[in-house]
Amino acid sequence: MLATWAEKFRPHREGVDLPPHHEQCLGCGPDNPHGHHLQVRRHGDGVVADHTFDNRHVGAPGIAHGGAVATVIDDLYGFLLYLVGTPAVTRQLTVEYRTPVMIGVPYRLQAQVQRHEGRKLFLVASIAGPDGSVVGTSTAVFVAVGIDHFTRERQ
Ligand SMILES: CCCCCCCCCCCC(=O)SCCNC(=O)CCNC(=O)[C@H](O)C(C)(C)COP(=O)(O)OP(=O)(O)OC[C@H]1O[C@@H](n2cnc3c(N)ncnc32)[C@H](O)[C@@H]1OP(=O)(O)O
Repeated sequence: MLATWAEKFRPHREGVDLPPHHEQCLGCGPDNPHGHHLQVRRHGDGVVADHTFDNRHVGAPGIAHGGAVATVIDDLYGFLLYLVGTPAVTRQLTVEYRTPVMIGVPYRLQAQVQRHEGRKLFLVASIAGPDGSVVGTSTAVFVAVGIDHFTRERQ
């Protein structure tokens, strides 16, 4: 899995779907039955995804669970790493929920790198409804790690 993940750090053409982090990834893995199956493409220096939350991810009736929205945004940030060219992990994630994200409504999510400072990546994202109105915004700090981060034994 790590070898195939490393292969994903290469130039990707504008508008073409980016490869999932891995098959079982909660955000984008095609083989995870509980996942969001997020499909992401490069858009300039950033990434974009069109996504509709379904009833597996409901919180209040008809409204996407806030944690599900955060999951999708966190995973979207993970696609920026292909463009930046380094593995990194989420150290801090903030989400501002401006208005409810509705089940069954197509949203457009966008993310980009705001700035790079040593090992730290400062990232921003937004989620907009079909009329273009922004329903949520996010910031994140990712910290670059070596591939050994994913193989190291921990308790
Ligand atoms: C098969 C593969 C699939 C891979 C599949 C990947 C899929 C992507 C999915 C989405 C992403 C995720 O869910 S990732 C999973 C969730 N996240 C995690 O599990 C991460 C858990 N945390 C950690 O492992 C660790 O805290 C690290 C690696 C992030 C950082 O630890 P560290 O290496 O000891 O670094 P540390 O010195 O503490 O901090 C590094 C620098 O960041 C700064 N820093 C720390 N916090 C902040 C902050 N809130 N705002 C600003 N800056 C901060 C510090 O001051 C420091 O600055 P300076 O002194 O350097 O200036």
